Amino acid sequence: MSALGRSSERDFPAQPLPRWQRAVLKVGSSLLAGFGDNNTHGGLDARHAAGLARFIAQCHAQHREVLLVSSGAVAAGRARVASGGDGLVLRQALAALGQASLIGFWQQLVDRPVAQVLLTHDDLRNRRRYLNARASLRELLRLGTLPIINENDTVAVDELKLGDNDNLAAAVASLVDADLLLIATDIGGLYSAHPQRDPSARPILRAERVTQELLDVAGGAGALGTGGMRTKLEAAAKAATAGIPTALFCGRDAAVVEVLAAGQLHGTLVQGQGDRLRARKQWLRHAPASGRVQVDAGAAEALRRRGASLLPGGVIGAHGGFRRGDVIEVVENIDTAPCARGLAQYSAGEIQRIAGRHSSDIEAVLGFRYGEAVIHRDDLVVLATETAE
Ligand SMILES: Nc1ncnc2c1ncn2[C@@H]1O[C@H](COP(=O)(O)OP(=O)(O)O)[C@@H](O)[C@H]1O
Ligand SMILES: N[C@@H](CCC(=O)OP(=O)(O)O)C(=O)O
Repeated sequence: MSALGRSSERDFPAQPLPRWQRAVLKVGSSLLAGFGDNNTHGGLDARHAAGLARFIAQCHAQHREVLLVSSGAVAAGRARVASGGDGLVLRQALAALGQASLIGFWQQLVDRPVAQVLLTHDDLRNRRRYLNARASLRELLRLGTLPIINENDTVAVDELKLGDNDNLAAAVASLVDADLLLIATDIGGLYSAHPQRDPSARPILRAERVTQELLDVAGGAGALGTGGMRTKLEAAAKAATAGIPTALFCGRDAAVVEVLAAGQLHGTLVQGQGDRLRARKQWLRHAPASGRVQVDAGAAEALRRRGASLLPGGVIGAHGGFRRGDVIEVVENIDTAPCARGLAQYSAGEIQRIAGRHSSDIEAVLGFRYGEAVIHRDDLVVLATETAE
């Protein structure tokens, strides 16, 4: 039974989770903030987080990738100075005070190194910062770490006032091309009315899309959270437009969390619209190109046959003054039709300098490195054969 006297398992019978390989898991303050008894360490309580950490470990054992968006910094900060106030500046200071405890808290629960990533919505609007965040997060996954993302509350004035980690989690899901957004909260899922106020509220198991009608039934936050069900639905709507489905479930219910890794959801599933990868590849196919890279036959073959990333070793040269993040064409001969298109991870000038070199030399040559590829395979569409995509 949940704290609200409703049973998530009974209200939300199991349904299959969509197949996924990379997911963003959002954990709200309502699951982490101390519950006013002796189990609290630095304002955070592991009783629900431990089950979620086990779920993450199960996912890793299944060779799946998870990124965690965790709230709880303000709650942890509050415990350190025992302040009951609630102004914006105080919350920003509390977030700074509590963020280190929040990361330390998760590190004690998970079996691999955790990495702290603080983002603002501004970072995701600025194309260069967006690409940097994306490259860092991918690299953190490649290194086998658990990235833990939170909003950079101390500098995000508007974001802390208006924003919430639900929307941030949707933005991160789309940033890293996740194929599932999981939102763990303190209630079984979406109900047809505010469940604490209306005893006739019915569980909503599935939504094909987030309609205005659904947004209208989703109310505000509980005692500890920010935004309530409304921001969760807004987040689901954002994820859906990127083709990513969202699962809302009760992270307080051990039985619900236990079966999640086996692909069973007791909660609300909001479907993604269309095929995420296809939409992205379709865009790459037609977006105006800012330049070209010429590659050798081996690289062209690797792109075509293996759907590989384009590494600098196979690049012969770069043409056109394109910048990092621009769409470029990949050609084998400078006068022939392109064999692929994709997003450049490096500018034309930078590619010219690393062309023909091994990826491990990038840092020595440029003095920095955005990743091992000139075009990452997720950002690449092969034009000659459909099968390699
Ligand atoms: N229609 C609804 N269905 C379910 N929960 C709702 C609904 N409307 C409002 N809520 C509230 O949303 C809360 C979850 O959001 P929130 O308090 O922000 O938690 P979190 O910290 O997990 O983000 C629930 O506990 C419930 O009080
Ligand atoms: N960034 C803030 C949390 C903001 C937020 O959205 O909270 P919640 O609704 O509990 O996910 C913190 O770490 O306390």
